[in-house]
Amino acid sequence: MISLNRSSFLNNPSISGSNIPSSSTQRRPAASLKVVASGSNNRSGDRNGSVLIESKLMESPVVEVEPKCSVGGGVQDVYGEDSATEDQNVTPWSLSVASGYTLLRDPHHNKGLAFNDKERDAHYLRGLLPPVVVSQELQVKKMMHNIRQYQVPLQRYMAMMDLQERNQRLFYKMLIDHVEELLPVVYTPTVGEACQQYGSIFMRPQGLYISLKEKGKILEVLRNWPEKNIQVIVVTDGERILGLGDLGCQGMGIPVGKLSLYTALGGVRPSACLPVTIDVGTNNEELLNDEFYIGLKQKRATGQEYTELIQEFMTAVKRNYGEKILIQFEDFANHNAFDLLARYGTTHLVFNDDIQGTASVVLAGLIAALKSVGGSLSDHTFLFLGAGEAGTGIAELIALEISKKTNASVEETRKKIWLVDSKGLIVNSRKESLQHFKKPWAHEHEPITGLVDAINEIKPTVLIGTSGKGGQFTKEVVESMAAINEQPIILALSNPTSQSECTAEQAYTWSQGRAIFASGSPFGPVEYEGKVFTPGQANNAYIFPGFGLGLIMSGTIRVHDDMLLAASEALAAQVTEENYDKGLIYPPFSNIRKISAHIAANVAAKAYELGLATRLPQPKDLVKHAESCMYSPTYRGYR
Ligand SMILES: O=C([O-])CC(=O)C(=O)O
Ligand SMILES: [Mg+2]
Repeated sequence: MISLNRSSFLNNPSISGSNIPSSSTQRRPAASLKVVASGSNNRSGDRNGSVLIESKLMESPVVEVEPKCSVGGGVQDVYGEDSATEDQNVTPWSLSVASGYTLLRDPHHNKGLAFNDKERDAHYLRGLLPPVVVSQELQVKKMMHNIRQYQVPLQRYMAMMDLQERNQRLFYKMLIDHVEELLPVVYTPTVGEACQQYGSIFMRPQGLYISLKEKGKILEVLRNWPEKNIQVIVVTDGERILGLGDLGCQGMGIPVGKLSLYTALGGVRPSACLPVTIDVGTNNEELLNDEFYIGLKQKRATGQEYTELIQEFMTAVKRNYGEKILIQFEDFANHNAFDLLARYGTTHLVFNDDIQGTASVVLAGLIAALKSVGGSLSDHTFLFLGAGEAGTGIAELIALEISKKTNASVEETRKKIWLVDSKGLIVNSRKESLQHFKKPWAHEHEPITGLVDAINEIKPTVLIGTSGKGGQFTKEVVESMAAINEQPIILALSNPTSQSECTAEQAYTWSQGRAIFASGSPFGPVEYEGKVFTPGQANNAYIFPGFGLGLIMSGTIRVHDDMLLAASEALAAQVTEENYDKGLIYPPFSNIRKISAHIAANVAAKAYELGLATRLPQPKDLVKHAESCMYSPTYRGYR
C-alpha cells in the first residue's frame, strides 16, 4: 500500500527532497519505490523490496476514501477542504508506504485475517497471517465473543482500547453494530473507572497532552499530532471528571471516549478527531502521592497562569485548524466552565457538553414525556437537585424553549424552575453570596434546606438530579414526588452509575411503578409487580455526535442556543409510539446513527437559517446529506 499524504514535515527537510512528489494523487508500486527519510518522526526501512516511511499522517486518503457525499463533493471536501490554514499551505507533501509486517501493525489500515489472498500477495503479507481469510462480520462476532468472556468491566474497556490500537475499523464496526452493549464499556460508567486507573492502564498515547511545561509551545505541540485535517477537539482539564471529581491528567479517558462516539454515533472520521487534556496540576492528594500518576505533580494552577495557558491553546487551535474547528469543552469544573463558554463563544466554534449537550438531551426527554403526561412545558414545575453546569444549563434551555413557545420573557419563564444546591433552595435572600451562574434562579421564597421540604412546598411535576452525588433521591424523596403527581417525571442524571441520585429500581418501586424515569448512566430493565419497565438513558451521547456533525457538515462558525433547541426537537421526534408504550422518553441507542443524522440535519438547517453556515449552497435534503457524509467502518479493498 502506498499513499501520498499532505503532512507536516516542516522540521524535516530531508523528506521533502527530490523523491517526494509535489502533488497529491500520484501512486507507484511499492517495490519500485525508494525513498530515504531521516529525522525523529520517520523511520525508513527496506523490507521485501518495499520501502517504509512512517509519516506523521496516520490515515491516508488514497486508501481511505469514503463514499462521496451526495452534495458538496467527497468527504475530503466536506470535511477537509477548508480546514487548511495559511500555515498549512506551506507544508510539503510527504509519502508514506506501509506493507508487510508494518501494515499489520498499522491500526488505520490493518485488517488482520480479513486481508484476502490478492492483498496478501500484493502487500507482502504472505506467511505473516494464518491461511484462513475471514469476513469483517466474523471478526466482529469473534471479538464480541472474546469480550463477553471478561466479567470485569475494566477488562472489557482495555480489550476495546487494545482493539482500537490494533484495528481501528474493526473497533468502530463493533461499536456501531453492538452500540447498546458496548456504550457502557467505552463510555459511562466504565470510562470513569478507566480514568481513575488511567496511570496504571496507560499504554499508548491516545490524545494530546498539553501541560504547563508546554506553555509558549502549544502551536508546535499541535503540529506534533500526526493528523492535519482536524475538525473536532474534545478538551478537558480533568478537574470534574463525570461525578468523580478532580482526576487531573487521567481525565484523558473522557476526550478519548467522547471522540470515539463522535465517530461511531455521529459518523465523524476518526482522523478528524483530536482528544486533548490540559494539565495544570491536580488538587487530588491521592493522585499527587501516587507514584504511577501520569500528570504534573503539583497543585492546580489558577488565575492568570491558568487563563494564559487556555488562551494560548485556543489561539493556537484556531491558527492551526482554522475558524471552523469545533472545540467541545468537557468536564471542566463549574468555576471555569461557564467563563470559558462565555469568553470563547463569540470568537470560536465552542460547545460545552456538560452545560449545553446535557441541556439539549434533557429537554428532548421532557418534550417526549409530555406525550404521556400531557400539557405543555409551561404547565409544568421543575425542581433541580444540583445547580452546577448540568442543572443551570438544563434550566436555562427549558426557560428558553418555554419563552419561544409562549412569547413570555425568559425572566418570566424561569419562575417555574427551582434549584436546590448544597445549601438548600436557591432563593432571593441568598442572592448576594451566590455564584454568578446561580443568580438567575434565585426566586422569592422563604429559605428551605431539605429536598423533601422543597418538594412539598414547590410541588414540582419534574424532579431532576444533577448533584454529582449518588443516593440523594431517597425513598422519602421519590414518595413525595409520587404523592403529588400521577406520573412524576424523575431524572437521575449524575454519572457514573455510582453517582446516580437513585437507581431505576428505586424510582419504579418507590413510586409504585408510576414514575417516568431516565438516568445519565445506563440501568437494565426492572420488573415491578409483574410489569417490566425499561429505563431510558438521558445521556448527552444522544446529542453531541449529531450536533457536531451538523456543525461540521454546514461549516458553521458559531454555536447558537437555537441550534440546541433544534437538536432537542429532532431527538424528541425520533421517539416512536412503540417506545412510548414501554414508558421510554428516548429512542433506543441502536438507532443512533439515524437519530444523529436527523439531529445533524436540524442543527445545520438552523445554522443556515441564522446565516452561520458557510458551506454553500445549502444541500436540499440535509438528512440524506448527513447520512452520506458519515464515516463507514467497512474495510476498504487495497489494490
Ligand atoms: O459522560 C457522560 O456520561 C455525560 C457527561 O458528560 C458527564 O457526566 O460529565
Ligand atoms: Mg461530561
